Amino acid sequence: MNVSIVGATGYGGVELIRFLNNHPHLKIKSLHTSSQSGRSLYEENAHLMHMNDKLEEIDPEAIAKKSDIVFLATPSGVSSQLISEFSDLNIKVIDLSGDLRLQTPGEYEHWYKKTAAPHHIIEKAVYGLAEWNAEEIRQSTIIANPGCYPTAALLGLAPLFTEGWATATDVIIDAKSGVSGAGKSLSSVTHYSEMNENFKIYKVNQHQHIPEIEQQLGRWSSDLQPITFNTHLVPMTRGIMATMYIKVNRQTSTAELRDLYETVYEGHPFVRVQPLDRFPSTKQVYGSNFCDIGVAYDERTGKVTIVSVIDNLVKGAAGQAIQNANILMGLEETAGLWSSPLYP
Ligand SMILES: NC(=O)C1=CN([C@@H]2O[C@H](COP(=O)(O)OP(=O)(O)OC[C@H]3O[C@@H](n4cnc5c(N)ncnc54)[C@H](OP(=O)(O)O)[C@@H]3O)[C@@H](O)[C@H]2O)C=CC1
Ligand SMILES: CC(=O)N[C@@H](CCC(=O)OP(=O)(O)O)C(=O)O
Repeated sequence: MNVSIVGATGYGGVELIRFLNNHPHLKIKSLHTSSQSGRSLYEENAHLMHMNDKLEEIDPEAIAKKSDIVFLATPSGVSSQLISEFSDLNIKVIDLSGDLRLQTPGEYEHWYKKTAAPHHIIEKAVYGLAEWNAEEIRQSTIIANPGCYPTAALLGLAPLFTEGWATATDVIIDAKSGVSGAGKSLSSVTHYSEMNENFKIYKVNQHQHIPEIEQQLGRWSSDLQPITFNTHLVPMTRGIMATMYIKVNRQTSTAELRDLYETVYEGHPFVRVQPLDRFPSTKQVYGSNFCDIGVAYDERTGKVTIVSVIDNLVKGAAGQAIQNANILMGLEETAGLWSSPLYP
């Protein structure tokens, strides 16, 4: 099966290339750029010098003729325009941006401050939270790949809501990310002298992933109230840690809680529930498609603490996109993704 990548020169794009180069069934057919067509991939990305691929312009009809799937690793606002051109063609689309994730009209424009994709396309798009929406993904042609923070948060919260241990009435998510989450372009927020020896909170109560997390929580819990979700930048390249605090509706213990998570995620090889009283760190998932989760019950407050870590570029972007492609094409979910994290 052939695949093409639009936005091949960006962080999400090169991470797709890294995994697809080792995929047993999906073959990279073409790589596309809006600004560098005709150049070799390695001119922009020296680490890919062993590949001779040339970057091509974005011609949706030509891409649909040669590939079964196109990955859009393009910025929000760009994907929504490209998707209109691909949606009438015989090709499946996996969009890594936030453009197709929000189903309620007006929400996207409110949070992203950009024009939304056409509504008939948004309606066709399935939210690609791979561990939870596989059935829908299998029947779809357009996948809205989840955001990096929502992936970490939702995988961590899901068992409590789907198993009726909590209602989404008082959800607090405190999240931290490495700077590659902001993409490859330079910015005054992420450049070295701003981030080195620094730790900052940003987009306080304004983050565009708030409605995305609420949308999925609303599918699991009928009592959804607005959530508290805040994000921090950490001076590291990759990784997200989401720490969450939820009141549960029963007296329990950490051991019982951990059993719940273990049972829910049985058969989902990319989610690794940590041993009792152990909490994950971002380095243990670095460069991999794993989401590692640790849980604890606080008897004093009746609240649960959940710690969920992912690599933002893998499980939070390219890895989950390939996992979704595997589901979509009826392949083994782990194909091309079953590699150990980089350590140390
Ligand atoms: N970084 C992360 O951790 C995550 C990113 N995402 C999302 O994935 C998408 C890609 O992110 P990321 O790779 O980090 O971003 P980058 O900024 O690193 O890369 C963006 C890519 O888009 C291309 N591009 C820019 N403008 C246009 C345009 N007008 N038309 C077509 N292509 C364009 C750029 O290349 P060129 O100029 O060569 O065309 C570049 O390859 C974004 O929507 C982002 O929000 C989602 C989850 C996590
Ligand atoms: C560290 C950092 O800046 N991260 C980005 C995540 C970008 C992303 O995934 O945004 P989409 O919803 O457009 O896909 C942010 O907080 O905006």
